[in-house]
Amino acid sequence: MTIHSISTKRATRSAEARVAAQDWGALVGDLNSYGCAVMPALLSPEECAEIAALYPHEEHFRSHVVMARHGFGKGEYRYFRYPLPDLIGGLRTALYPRLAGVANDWNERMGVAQRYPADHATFLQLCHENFQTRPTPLLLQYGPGDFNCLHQDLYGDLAFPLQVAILLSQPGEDFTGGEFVLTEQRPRMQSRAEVVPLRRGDAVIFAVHNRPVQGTKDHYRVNLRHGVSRLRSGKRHTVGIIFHDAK
Ligand SMILES: O=C(O)CCC(=O)C(=O)O
Ligand SMILES: [Fe+2]
Repeated sequence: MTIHSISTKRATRSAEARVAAQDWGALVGDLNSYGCAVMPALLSPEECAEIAALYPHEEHFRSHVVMARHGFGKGEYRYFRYPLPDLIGGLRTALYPRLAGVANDWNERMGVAQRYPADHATFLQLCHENFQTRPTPLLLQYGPGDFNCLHQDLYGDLAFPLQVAILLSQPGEDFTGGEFVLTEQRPRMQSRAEVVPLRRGDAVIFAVHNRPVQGTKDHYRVNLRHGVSRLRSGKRHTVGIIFHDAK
């Protein structure tokens, strides 16, 4: 078998097919109940290793952020350049239509006027008209003692309300600690924390900033932040897929 036919065969498990194979009823249920949901085994261990191995190769990236320099935490990340690696670009395109339905439903329940088009290309056009033209998908790298402070990935006025992070390293083998965490600030109430258990290749879908919660009378709006707890040992890589582009 030639190298070409191997990669063609691998490409047949397309982003579209692996997104379609997820249990969307359960995912949407979890997003509505908790503001996050896990897609198990979205990437194979080999694919995780291949993406993590891109990190030192600067030609794939438009910028490099050392988190400690900005007070964002400790660790580093790089934003991909366009064109994105096939698998990451493919997942961004394939995931978007599933999530746009949730996003539009959330906005309706929160009384927010913005509606999102059904396909990602049309949404990116809106971003570009709004002068948000720079790609936001990123590759993150953490070592011992590193962490990612609670934050929201907003890069301009136009923001798609859901995003995805894929864990590329194996907890307990490649690293310890380094849990993905979410906090949810409820109006006039104490905050709720959620730790999302992930294995290598799993992806978490989560709310970028706001989501509706069903109250006793109507819906109220909660404010979410996400981050990563301190790595106790080892090395951890993740890829983040944000659907809006940046100013
Ligand atoms: O490393 C992580 O799990 C979180 C990365 C992150 O903040 C993101 O993808 O937006
Ligand atoms: Fe983030």
